[in-house]
This record gives sequence, structure tokens and C-alpha cells, in this order.
Amino acid sequence: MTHSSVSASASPTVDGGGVAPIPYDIPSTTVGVSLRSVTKKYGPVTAVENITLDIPPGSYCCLLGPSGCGKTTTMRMIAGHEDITQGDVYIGDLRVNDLPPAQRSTAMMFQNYALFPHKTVWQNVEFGLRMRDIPKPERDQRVGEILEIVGLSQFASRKPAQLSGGQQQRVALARSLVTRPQVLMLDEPLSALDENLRVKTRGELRRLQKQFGMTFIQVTHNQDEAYSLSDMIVVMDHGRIDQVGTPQEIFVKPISQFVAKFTGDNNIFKGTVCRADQDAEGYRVQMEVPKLGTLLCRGDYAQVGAEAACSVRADRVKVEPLSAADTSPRALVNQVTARIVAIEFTGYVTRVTLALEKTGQEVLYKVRSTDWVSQALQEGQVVALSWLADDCVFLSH
Ligand SMILES: Nc1ncnc2c1ncn2[C@@H]1O[C@H](COP(=O)(O)OP(=O)(O)OP(=O)(O)O)[C@@H](O)[C@H]1O
Repeated sequence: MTHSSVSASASPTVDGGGVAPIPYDIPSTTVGVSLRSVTKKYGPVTAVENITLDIPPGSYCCLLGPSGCGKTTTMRMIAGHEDITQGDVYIGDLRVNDLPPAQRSTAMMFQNYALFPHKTVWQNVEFGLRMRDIPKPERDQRVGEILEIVGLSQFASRKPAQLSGGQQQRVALARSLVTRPQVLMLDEPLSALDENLRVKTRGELRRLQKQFGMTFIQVTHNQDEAYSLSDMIVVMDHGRIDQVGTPQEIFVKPISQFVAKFTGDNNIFKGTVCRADQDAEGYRVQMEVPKLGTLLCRGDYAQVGAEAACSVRADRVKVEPLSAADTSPRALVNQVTARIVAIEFTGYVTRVTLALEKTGQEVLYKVRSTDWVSQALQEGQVVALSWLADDCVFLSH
């Protein structure tokens, strides 16, 4: 799983548009990470349960899930800061279960950056190289280069307290990268930043990861962050992996109620599979939803009689006045009446909450604000709510 990485002469840009190759050969290699049936127990608590996962070399992987689902424990086992109760961890082709962190070619960037407050930016970045007894001329060269890449050369003699949150974050990143790890792990690296800076900094992180071509593994509980950064998202729940996929796959095709709830504004309907017909694109599934009737959705596999659910994204539902709704039998599939209970203008998008007339279940509708205004619908109004079977995703559990 090893491949050679970058070495080029173009100048790096931190603020520029394109992704410039880094000007020297760090890291010389990058590798992937594999977990094989990995379990971690703390006494009676199972923090991570039987996880198998392959993170390809050079990818940006986010471990996404709610607090306590086992993300940090998983990352710490890869980095060697936590013993593995069962299973194997490989970095590249090397089984690392028994290797101390310093011998794993990994680096970890912590949530609070863990910078030395009394050392300058330069000294903070240089620290790891000193610990490795790298001679001074090489230290100077490597620290100088990495500070240039992260755009901090002019701040080299400042102390961390004299920097903004985003700049401190970049010092921490430079300090992790300067040791030339093959895999970089980042524990909620953006959580200390305010919203604007978070968005800007995540763009920088992604750009640097591409520049270096190095495997990044990041822990986050923020789905926007995972969507914007990742090549690969691993959604975790209660110590297990629920779904692995690209951001688009997770967004468009969640496989479980948990993923659908956690990763987006999805409307979920629970019921029983009453019919499943296979065609070229998978399964066309009919679900019987108590008090609501039959809904049609799409899935990769469904078993008749199984209790399951289906989900439709808030931006894929259609809302229209009852008088305008098509009442032909075909159009009545996935069409229900609902009352508008709340309208929330959030700028570009308006979020509309509706209560289904038959069940009272609340459903979210997200619409471009300009479109909403032209629809001229009011709170309290009863409307027709519908969605296409192709936009409705079958959730097996
Ligand atoms: N040292 C420990 N001793 C006992 N239980 C632990 C220990 N560390 C973690 N746990 C438990 O293991 C589970 C997973 O914790 P972990 O920190 O990996 O979750 P997380 O998804 O990273 O959460 P967060 O987003 O809050 O950091 C939790 O139930 C936690 O309480």
C-alpha cells in the first residue's frame, strides 16, 4: 500500500487557487491504514466493536459520529496511544499492534493544538525534530520550508498567544507535518475556531492534504466538515461502523436510520416491507406505514415482511396548494396532506416544518427562499406534500 509522493519545483501557495505541489520531497511515501476486526474494551465498556476498515493511501478519511461512538478511540489505536483489545491494525503493510507511537510513522494533531506557550512558533515546530536528533542545518531547512507552506514564515518568532486561533491551528499542523509522517491524524482540528474561520481553515486543510498527497484521518462530529473534507466518510454508532462511503454516497444513499438522521435533514418513515420487485437498478420497495398507507421507495435489497424504514431528503419533497395537486392515481403515490406548522427563513434557504394530517409526524421541507416566497403559502395552511419514489431511500435498519 505504499506509493511515492510529491517532488516538484513549483512554489507552494496557501492562499492561491490551484494546488501547487510541495517544493521538496516530504513525505517521500504515504501509506494506507487497515483495521481487521478491531475491538477496544475499557473494563466492561466496549468502546469499539469488531471494526474492519481499509483507508486507501493518500485519502482524506473522516470518522464521523456522535459523542461517545468510538471515533477517538479508533484513531488513538491507529496512532498507538491506546492498546488494542482484539484484532490487528496495519499501517501500510506493517502490523503495528505492538509498536510504540514513535515507530508508526504517524503524527497526531490534537484538538487544543497542545502548543508550548513559552516557545516561539519556530521552536514549537522544531521541537519534534530536536527530539529525533536531526542536525541543526536540516532542522532549519525543514522548519523554514514547512512554515512557508502553511503561510506562517513571518510569524516564526511569535509566541502562540500572539497568534489567532487559525494561525495556532496552522502551527500545530506544521508541527505535525515537519516530522514527515506517513499518516496524519487530526482530532477535531477545527472545533476551537469560529464559524467563518472554520470554513476557511477546512479549505486550507484539504488543500494541504492534496499538496502532500498524504493519508489524513480526522475525527469529527460535524457532518458539514466531513462532507467538505473527505474522500471517504466512516459513520460510527455505538462503537461500530454503520456506513462507509464518499460524501455523495452518504448524503444521497444513507443505509440506516441512524445515518439518515445523523448526516442530513432526512424525513424518515417507519413501516413494514409489503412488496419488493427487483429491476435493473435494484429493488422497488413498497412499505406499509401505519396510519399513513403505502409508500414507494428504492433500495439495494429488501425482504418482504421485514420491519424497516425509508427516508426522503428535505430538499427532495414537494409542497403545493391542495388545489394545484395532481390527483391522478399515479400522482397519489407518496403524496400526503400536511399542515404547515413553522416557517424559518435562514437566508438562501427557508426551512418549513409540516405536520402530516394522518399521523401528526413532522416533516421538514427545505426550499430556496426566493422559490418559497413565490409559492405564497402560509403557516396553518393544509397542503399536498409529495416526493418521488426514486428520491425515497430504503433503510434496512
Ligand atoms: N479511558 C477510558 N475508560 C473508560 N471508558 C472510556 C475511556 N475512553 C473512552 N471511553 C468510553 O468509550 C466510548 C467511546 O469513547 P470515544 O472517546 O472513542 O468516543 P468519541 O466518539 O470520540 O466521542 P467524542 O466525540 O465525545 O470525543 C465512550 O463510551 C467513552 O465513555
